[in-house]
Amino acid sequence: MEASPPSQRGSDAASDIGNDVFADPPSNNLRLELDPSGLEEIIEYESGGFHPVHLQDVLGDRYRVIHKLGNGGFATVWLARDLKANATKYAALKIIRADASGDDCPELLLGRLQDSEHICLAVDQFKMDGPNGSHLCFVYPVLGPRASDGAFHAYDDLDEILHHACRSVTAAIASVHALGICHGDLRPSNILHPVTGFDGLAEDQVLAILGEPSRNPVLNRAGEVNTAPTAPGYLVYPVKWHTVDKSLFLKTPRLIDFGESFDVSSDAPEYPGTPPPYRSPELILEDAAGIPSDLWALGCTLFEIRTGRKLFDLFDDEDDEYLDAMCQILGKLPEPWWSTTWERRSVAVHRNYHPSVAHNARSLVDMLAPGLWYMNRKTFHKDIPSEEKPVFADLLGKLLEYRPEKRISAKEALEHEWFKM
Ligand SMILES: Nc1ncnc2c1ncn2[C@@H]1O[C@H](COP(=O)(O)OP(=O)(O)OP(=O)(O)O)[C@@H](O)[C@H]1O
Repeated sequence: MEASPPSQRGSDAASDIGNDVFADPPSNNLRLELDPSGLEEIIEYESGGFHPVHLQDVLGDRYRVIHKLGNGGFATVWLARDLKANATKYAALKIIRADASGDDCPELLLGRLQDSEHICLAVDQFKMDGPNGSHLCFVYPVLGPRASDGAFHAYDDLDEILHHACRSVTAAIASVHALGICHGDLRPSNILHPVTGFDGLAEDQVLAILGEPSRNPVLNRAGEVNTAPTAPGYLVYPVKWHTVDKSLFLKTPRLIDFGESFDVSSDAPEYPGTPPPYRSPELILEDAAGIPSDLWALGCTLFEIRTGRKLFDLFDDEDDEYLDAMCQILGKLPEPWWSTTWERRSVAVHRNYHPSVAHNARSLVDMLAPGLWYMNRKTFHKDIPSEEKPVFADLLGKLLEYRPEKRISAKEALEHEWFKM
């Protein structure tokens, strides 16, 4: 799920200080002492928001929290030891915000999916009451780095690994579609490689592998560590997977985050949460989420896994720039979209002259020309074989058809020649 604007519901700091026009934006009067990068927003710890968690808390009478795995707009995710398992076992605990924990929580749709090596299904769930409300908690297998993080870049068979990852994602989305479910938020950050080897280890051994969790103190207005029950005394930085032994990661990634999913026979969400680089034209222009918009996102996702780069990588991440970038690479939009977007399509400004950027690209083959680049930490580059480029571009083009009804299904995509190379 993409972060929604729940912080707008925060207690109003302006009312604390009268009619001061320079009042702070809505706030719960808390702040972080250290760098907030990679952490959930502190404003989300209030009634209806996140459940405050501290390391070593035991949740659901069963799960002891030992590290943080991540956070999103709707949940925080924790590594926990299952205290009731016969042997030492670990799980990922996804704690949903209180105001998203109703019976209509999309994550509950997971019950309809079959167990599969491509999809990460909850193994247990429970409800938990806390100072900010009642929270749904889903218990998942523990997964590791994102499929586009370059975890396997040093491997000789990297091309095959990426091919295999693309096949797994396509198979995952095909099985979701076969049940009449639209995922609604398909993108590389929701595709994770499983991590193995923790079960049977003591907690300190697991932490020796992952690194001790780092804390960022939560301070109140007086600059003291927060003790109010609605927020924790510190936030925890998530595990840094790039520091972990890569031999623990499995090569078949799994699809996560069904928080934007919906049954296609019912109404699609009013505000689909897919972020701009993965939004299909009908999603941008008509808010029309559905299986075809998943297929568009699949095209963008396969490109990103195979190349380490975003297909549409825009400076401002705005729909108008995105529409322009789309037209440059995929050609003119069909009518009426071409005429109705004439004025709003703003020309994307490329400020980056790095060799990983396909300047003046006018086709998907052009976009593949710079090859594979990972740049999040150490720069890594590898060419994509020239015989592969037109075949891959053909598959992408079939998923990135402007007209939703012309896109090939995920099942058909699996039969494409690129998956046989
Ligand atoms: N089973 C898991 N194992 C390990 N890490 C996980 C697992 N599930 C989620 N995470 C981590 O937690 C992050 C947030 O999870 P998720 O995307 O499911 O939550 P969300 O609130 O719906 O997020 P978003 O708003 O980003 O869509 C993920 O990006 C990932 O890094």
